[in-house]
Amino acid sequence: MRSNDQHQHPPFPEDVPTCPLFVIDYELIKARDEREMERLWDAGTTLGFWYLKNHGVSAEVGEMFDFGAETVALPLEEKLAYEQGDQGDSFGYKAAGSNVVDASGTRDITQFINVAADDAFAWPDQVRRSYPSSVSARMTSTIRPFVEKSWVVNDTLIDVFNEKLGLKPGRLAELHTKEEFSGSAVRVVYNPAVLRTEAIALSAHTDFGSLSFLHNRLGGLQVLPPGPKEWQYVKPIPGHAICNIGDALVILSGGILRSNIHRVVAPPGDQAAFERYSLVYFTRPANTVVLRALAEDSSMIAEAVESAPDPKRFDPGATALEWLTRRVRERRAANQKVSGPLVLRIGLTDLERMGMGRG
Ligand SMILES: O=C(O)CCC(=O)C(=O)O
Ligand SMILES: [Fe+2]
Repeated sequence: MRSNDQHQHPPFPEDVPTCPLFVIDYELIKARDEREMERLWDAGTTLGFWYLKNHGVSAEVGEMFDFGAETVALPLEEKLAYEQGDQGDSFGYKAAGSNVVDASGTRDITQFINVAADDAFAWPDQVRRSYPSSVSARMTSTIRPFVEKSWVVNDTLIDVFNEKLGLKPGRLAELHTKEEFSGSAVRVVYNPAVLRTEAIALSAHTDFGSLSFLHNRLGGLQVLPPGPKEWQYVKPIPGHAICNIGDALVILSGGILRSNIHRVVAPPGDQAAFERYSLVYFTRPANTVVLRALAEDSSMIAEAVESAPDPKRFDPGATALEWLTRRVRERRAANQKVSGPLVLRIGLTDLERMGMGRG
């Protein structure tokens, strides 16, 4: 069954564990409302996930879902010609079965298409890579407008964190400059409607970059809140994006900002009968940015690093590009070691250590 028309699927069930999130009003953030900025800070430093309303991108989001369906409908042969491959490239098409979802090596059934923000801006030049025909067909009308607006939304939110972290104006913006290539990208994720409720579509992870701007119509996204709690669904709310912080901002802020573990399972209840699309815009630091806590730029960050039990987490010795490449590469099934137990890393933590390796 098709799910691309948001009015054609059953409602999110009321009887599943659901995580309440702050609802942040983007209009108030743009107006620099003190109370709203404080609420955004609370969201970013506690769970690291929040809803964003009044973001002004809804029309483009609808078009992007159509673009996702058009891409999935292309002949497999065409899609495979643009596969990301096993070297850690994050742009292009990802075929079903090319990633593992658990420590037993189970293959995923998720497809996605990632388009580099750099390519959207440079179009019709292809500065990072080439794409299937659905991308060329939609770049000017759909993808570039979505990327441009999403870029501004995420930058505006990152700017609030910049101020609250005691950084000089524009410090985080400098690290996310358009002047240099980055891993920033838009992704449409697709899952067919064949999942058992407990099946994993996207395994437990934290996002690799700085800030993700996510649009869901069907349930299936779950977060594991801090503490020994169970996985909780994030309920999609029409017109509300879901924003979450990624590892790069955790490292740069010395752990003051949080990237929370999440995963995608089958949509709950009657929604499970539907195929699921989701859409994310990932803001990531420029490729050459060295990921290290900005302790010299902020006494708050310096103190956070000093009092952290494991300060080395905030100096992983990698640039943003190296970090992204490594994280993408280690998910690919082809790169799993054939002997010994698999350890699926979840960014700054790892799956086995959390006792979820065979979950
Ligand atoms: O599909 C979703 O709801 C979440 C996708 C996600 O977490 C990701 O692509 O990093
Ligand atoms: Fe994610």
